[in-house]
Amino acid sequence: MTTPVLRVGALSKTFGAHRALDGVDLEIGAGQVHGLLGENGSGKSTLIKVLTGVHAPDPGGRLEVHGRPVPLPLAPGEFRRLGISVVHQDLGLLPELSVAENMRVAQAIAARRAVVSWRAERRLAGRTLQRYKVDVDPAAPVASLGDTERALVAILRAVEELGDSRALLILDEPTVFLPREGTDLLFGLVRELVADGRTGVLLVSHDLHEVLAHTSCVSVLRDGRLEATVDSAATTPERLAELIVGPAGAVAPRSRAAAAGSGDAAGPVGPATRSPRVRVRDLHAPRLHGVSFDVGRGEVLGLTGLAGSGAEEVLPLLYGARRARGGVLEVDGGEQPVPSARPASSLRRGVVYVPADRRQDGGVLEESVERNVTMPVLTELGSRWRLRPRALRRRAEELAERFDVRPRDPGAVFGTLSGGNQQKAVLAKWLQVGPRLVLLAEPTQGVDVGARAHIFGLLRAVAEDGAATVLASSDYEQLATVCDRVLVLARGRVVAELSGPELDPATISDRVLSSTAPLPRQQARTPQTQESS
Ligand SMILES: Nc1ncnc2c1ncn2[C@@H]1O[C@H](COP(=O)(O)OP(=O)(O)OP(=O)(O)O)[C@@H](O)[C@H]1O
Repeated sequence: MTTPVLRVGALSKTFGAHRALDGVDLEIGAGQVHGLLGENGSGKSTLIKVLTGVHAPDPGGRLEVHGRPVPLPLAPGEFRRLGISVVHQDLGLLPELSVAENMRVAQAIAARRAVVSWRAERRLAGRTLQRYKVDVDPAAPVASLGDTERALVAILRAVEELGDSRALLILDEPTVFLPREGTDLLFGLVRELVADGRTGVLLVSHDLHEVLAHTSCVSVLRDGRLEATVDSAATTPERLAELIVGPAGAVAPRSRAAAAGSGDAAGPVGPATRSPRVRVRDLHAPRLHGVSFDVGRGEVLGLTGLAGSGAEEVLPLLYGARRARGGVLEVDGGEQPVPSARPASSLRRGVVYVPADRRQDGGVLEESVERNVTMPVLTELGSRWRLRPRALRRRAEELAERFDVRPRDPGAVFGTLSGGNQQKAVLAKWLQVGPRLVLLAEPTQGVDVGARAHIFGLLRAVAEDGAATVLASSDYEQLATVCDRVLVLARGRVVAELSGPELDPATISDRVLSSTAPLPRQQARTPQTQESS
């Protein structure tokens, strides 16, 4: 057998009393795409942080790169010299710099030359783009690129950083912001990369189908321990789900129809024939051209579309986090022009918004979980002049329990929570206020398979309490599982409405992919959804 590009042995990492990694042994072969799965908080990011020198592991851990032992902890930046590089979910590109500058800046700095020849650097970047058949202009500013092109550039920048020692490229949930076709391009690039037979890829993801489709083997972490490493071709999503959450809690990904049949908590919220609680009329913004829809009491309405369709714009506009040009939002009969919406006035009207980017918009990283989750109810649980610390702590504990936020320590600093647990805490923060209209963007992005089902159950409970919910997502399976109706947007307009038997992931995907083709006007209109241009 060939020497693995990377091997770790007996790797542990303890934070205070908590063991985030517990004696992990892992091998990644040359030419291999190796999946890494695990529940939120199971230790995946901690492993990456040890491999990139952010965290010093506990004594006794071993690391080998291309068969050579490397002493731990790694010095700052040493991982790059070893031929390890990482693409994080947020991609870490500088939008105001060009593609070439982004791709070559690390090498330019490392070369310690007094003057950097950007012309030469651009040529090198262009060569790499060409070699991997990525059709992007090296001189273009990253800000001008679409999501898929940005992800491809981020991967190629990481490839440049691998240098000659080329060992391991770590992809940490790189596809969560990508449409389907972008994901295919990305994995095409990954296959090209490992075809050199000298590089391995570690792919971290919560998408079991994606992992099985694009890896040769998968390792699963549970509570910091390596649960198993399995051959991707010989396993199923159900088996992986079981390895991730354990046999008792396993929830295989399933469609809405299947869930409805079984009465599963992840099933549909209810029939779509409800009196409208919310009306949106003629919403206009630079990329939206007259979007209108109703949402019933207890209804979950999905919004989806390709990147740039406008589906991702609707929620922040309705909430007032971004400025609309026109439109009216009616909640329980009370009308408000959308351009005058502001977050504070939205909250007073019972409108809450859970954004997709929880790190940027969802919570205060330096504050405790308790501070974060009790923010919207400070006055309710105290008085104007006096906070009631015990009531706040009790509320935070209740929310952590109900929303399964781990660790169950309200005093924990929000930024130290794993990504998925941050997401659950942000949901807890907003869903506790008894909202009338819930605006949710990608609510299960970055959460594990068990937590995903748990969140679906919570959404159902909120809907059963009578809230109207609008869920913007590009996760078709999620839309099919949770929504009563789904609207497809293209070029800033609603072009289709799906309900009943059409609510399955394949049909939604078809409609979204065909949405770029011009539609006859009648087809673009639906009984409950009108558009005006
Ligand atoms: N700096 C830190 N201080 C204290 N605890 C931490 C710190 N970083 C991580 N942890 C804890 O270590 C555990 C593992 O977290 P980690 O971020 O590695 O999980 P993960 O598998 O990446 O989860 P996710 O899928 O949600 O991103 C969690 O319980 C987390 O709260």
